[in-house]
Amino acid sequence: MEKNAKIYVAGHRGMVGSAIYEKLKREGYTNVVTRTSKELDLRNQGDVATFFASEKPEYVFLAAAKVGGIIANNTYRADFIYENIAIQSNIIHQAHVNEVKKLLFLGSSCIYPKLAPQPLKEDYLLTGTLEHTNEPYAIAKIAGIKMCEAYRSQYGDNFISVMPTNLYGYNDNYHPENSHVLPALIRRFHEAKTSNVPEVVIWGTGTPLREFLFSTDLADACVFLMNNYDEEQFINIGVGEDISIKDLALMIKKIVGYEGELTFDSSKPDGTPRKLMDVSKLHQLGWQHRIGLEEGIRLAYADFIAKHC
Ligand SMILES: NC(=O)C1=CN([C@@H]2O[C@H](COP(=O)(O)OP(=O)(O)OC[C@H]3O[C@@H](n4cnc5c(N)ncnc54)[C@H](OP(=O)(O)O)[C@@H]3O)[C@@H](O)[C@H]2O)C=CC1
Ligand SMILES: C[C@H]1O[C@H](OP(=O)(O)OP(=O)(O)OC[C@H]2O[C@@H](n3cnc4c(=O)[nH]c(N)nc43)[C@H](O)[C@@H]2O)[C@@H](O)[C@@H](O)C1=O
Repeated sequence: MEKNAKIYVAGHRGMVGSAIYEKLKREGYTNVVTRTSKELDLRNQGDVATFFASEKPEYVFLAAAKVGGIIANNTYRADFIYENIAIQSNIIHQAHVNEVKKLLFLGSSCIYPKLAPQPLKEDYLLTGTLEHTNEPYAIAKIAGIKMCEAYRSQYGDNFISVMPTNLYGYNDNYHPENSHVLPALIRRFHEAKTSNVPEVVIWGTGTPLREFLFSTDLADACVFLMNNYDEEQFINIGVGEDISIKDLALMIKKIVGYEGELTFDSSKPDGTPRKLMDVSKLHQLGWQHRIGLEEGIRLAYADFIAKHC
């Protein structure tokens, strides 16, 4: 990307979009275009067409989506499949019509089969049954990958897809039910500490394994791949190490300084037993993450205190 190129960051107020936006500004990109969902509802085909025709962006980071944790995905199943397919179809198609030079689509590690071998290699896509709790979201994300591949194959469009592992960081969603595990537990331990609650409930059995990447590292990888990767094959983004939900909870408890007990609510879903990314392709291209989990949780906790307390 040239420093004065017109770059559209869709979803620039979200956790990922805001990190990409800040990274572009820091790197000296001077012409970044944004719209809030109030200004432009990306589900609306006509409005997206009008926006692309008038703004004519040259590069697009597609970080706008309906996003949430395991309960949100399982509860709002229709919204997750409809909104995501609508947003991504409108943007990808208009990027083609308006001759965008390059588009980066953000998928998710939930595209892989529930019981795929670990670590998850890119070619395990569509080799088995998906996890039920997030199947509608995963199907939408798989449709996004396949759209990028199809537009490349039929029209030669340079549309790439990246599959991030579970993310956390600045501007995360701290909703008590609809958020992902890491922000949910930061909030729950913090509130238990400040209100002297004797125990904190962790959903599920605590045994599932997850991998976590900090938002600014993800943004760094996205800008790196926008500048250095032009292939059809989508690419995993992660750290290559995982941790059980129980150990994650113990780490957050220590960082927050909560001294009560943990209990596990096995009436809540565990989801996929393990999601560990194979990041060898990304490492071969020369990109590695910088922020470790403990450091990242400290940064996220400070951001939570600054914005929500
Ligand atoms: N969070 C995670 O753990 C992971 C996220 N990802 C992917 O990264 C991407 C970004 O996720 P994340 O930053 O966490 O999500 P957020 O919920 O933090 O942000 C999503 C953004 O999308 C925008 N948006 C949603 N609906 C619409 C709409 N109808 N019209 C216009 N804009 C809309 C919102 O805009 P506004 O603020 O203006 O309302 C919001 O800023 C998604 O594709 C997600 O699937 C992948 C793996 C893990
Ligand atoms: C990014 C990814 O995110 C989702 O999939 P998930 O990995 O299952 O994400 P999660 O963060 O919600 O849960 C991880 C694990 O943690 C346990 N857990 C404990 N206590 C809480 C808790 O308080 N909140 C939440 N949310 N989970 C909790 C929970 O039971 C589960 O075992 C999908 O949106 C999917 O589509 C997707 O892409």
